[in-house]
Amino acid sequence: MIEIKDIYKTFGDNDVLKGITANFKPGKNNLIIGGSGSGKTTLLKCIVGLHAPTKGDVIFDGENFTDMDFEQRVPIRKQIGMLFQNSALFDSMTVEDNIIFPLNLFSTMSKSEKLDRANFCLERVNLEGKNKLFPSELSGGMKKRVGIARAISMEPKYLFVDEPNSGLDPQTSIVIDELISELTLEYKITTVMVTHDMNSVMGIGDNILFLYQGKKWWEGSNKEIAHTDNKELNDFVFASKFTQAAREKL
Ligand SMILES: Nc1ncnc2c1ncn2[C@@H]1O[C@H](COP(=O)(O)OP(=O)(O)OP(=O)(O)O)[C@@H](O)[C@H]1O
Repeated sequence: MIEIKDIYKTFGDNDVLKGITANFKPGKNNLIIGGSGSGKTTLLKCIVGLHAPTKGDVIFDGENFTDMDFEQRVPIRKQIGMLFQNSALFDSMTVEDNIIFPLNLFSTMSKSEKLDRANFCLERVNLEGKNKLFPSELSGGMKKRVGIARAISMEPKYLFVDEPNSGLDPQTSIVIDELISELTLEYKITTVMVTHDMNSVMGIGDNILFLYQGKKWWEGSNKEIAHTDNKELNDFVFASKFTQAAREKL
């Protein structure tokens, strides 16, 4: 489990996060939602250590990550898989080399073990045989799947995903969501995902945090979100007439 306790983050005079406390559960899709600029990515970066919180603690399975120095964080870092915006693949590397990259950095595997692992991960995301292609030869959805293959290459215990659906059509988005969700369940990963996509919220949102005005404004499941009377959350989730009409039928 990942616990965050009273997280604050301030940039200059901009108080972005104002005391966020939550538990992210293993084997679950924990989603962070909220309006543009509400601090979702900032929170994700505070959790993985890309930002130092101004105040507060991040605890990975009982170990306080915030208190650790760079060296002490390494064992936890090795258990973190990340898929950040635009897949962040290395354009000059093949698909296979992109997936092997974290293994070169963090594992003691032999060359053939790394190749076996890359092939396993590629198969798992339905891209078997695409080893030698370069990112420029892939569609947006394929790039995301390579990003996912790379994120799971180290068999992570924790998976952080920032807007995996950006730039994808609705059907491909659902394929990506389902893949993340399946892997989360299958490997009991604690997945924390920032999303704008309401299909993701409704489809895979086991545990959803809604950020508003720098605070955790609401927390609940995809079943609960449909029936909440939280005004700001309703205004956010059911923003269009179409979604309002759909809600009436839920
Ligand atoms: N490195 C930084 N330096 C200064 N301000 C920052 C930095 N990163 C984020 N911010 C500010 O923090 C606020 C929240 O940004 P963040 O990217 O976390 O929001 P978000 O909810 O993820 O937005 P979006 O949905 O548009 O991606 C914004 O006002 C942004 O300008």
